[in-house]
Amino acid sequence: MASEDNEVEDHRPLVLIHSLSSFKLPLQDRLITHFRLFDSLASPEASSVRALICVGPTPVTADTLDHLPSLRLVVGSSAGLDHVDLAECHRRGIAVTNSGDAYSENVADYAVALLLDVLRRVSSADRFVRSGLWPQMGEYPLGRKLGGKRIGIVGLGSIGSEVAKRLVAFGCTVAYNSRNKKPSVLYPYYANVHDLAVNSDFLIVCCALTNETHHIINKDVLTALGREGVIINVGRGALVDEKELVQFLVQGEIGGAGLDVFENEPNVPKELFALDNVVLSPHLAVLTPESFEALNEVIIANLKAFFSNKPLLSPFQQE
Ligand SMILES: O=CC(=O)O
Repeated sequence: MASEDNEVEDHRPLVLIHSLSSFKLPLQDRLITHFRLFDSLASPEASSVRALICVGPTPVTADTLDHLPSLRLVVGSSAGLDHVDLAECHRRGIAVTNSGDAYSENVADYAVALLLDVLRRVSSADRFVRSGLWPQMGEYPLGRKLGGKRIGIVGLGSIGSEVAKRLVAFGCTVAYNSRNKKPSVLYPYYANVHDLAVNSDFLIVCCALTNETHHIINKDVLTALGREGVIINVGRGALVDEKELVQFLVQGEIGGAGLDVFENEPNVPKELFALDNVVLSPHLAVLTPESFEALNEVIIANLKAFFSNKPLLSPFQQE
């Protein structure tokens, strides 16, 4: 429809891109076909905007929300939403969505890659060859087989379920811990992580970080996992008591670790650098061009559903 001065009216809904300068939303340019974007809490549109895209770990606090009195939807671009004040959103009647299934297969692949790397010493063997030690030392220390081992999955959501599928295909058995037992899931359930650790060879941590799950992997859990145990963390650094984990690794009281996340990123405890049974990675398990494509679809689907009063595609759920 044309307005009086012959300009075409813009019917695209208004959406705020909420982002720290260091984070850019992948494929953001594609959103402008559907939405009118702006990116400052200080701009005049802030008072009327109803939906916000929260890019990466950009905090959404009560203070952020105070700038946005009409806000009714926060669309997270990440799987974990520990940077969003979920209680405050809930209190203000603001719905929150996350990346849904967009990243799950990528993260699960990466978790398995880290586990295989720790067990078979792939990164460490690569360093051995590159540093010219092969001709001098000959044999390289043996790794361990993955198949046949007992895997404990902490958080059987969309990522944890993909991890389980993959490890069953490797011939492992799977058990899990999550907030509640899932009636449709046949894997054994443990109501606490300690008992899961007692009954597992390796733990894969992929739950959301909340007040309840902060340091869910503590000294007792690490002790229960034991000297041959391996821990993989693709969730959030603070799910693991990092100081304890470092102590356990340095003293050989646990068999190894594969870590994509840390308590104080991008700072990694220096003690870990010398350990060949530890594989370190800079928080990139979710990142592939394919996951960006999938994320873009999830974001658009959530926003379109919201603006047409339909059910949201991926309302955030804690596992
Ligand atoms: O860590 C990445 C995410 O939560 O998406």
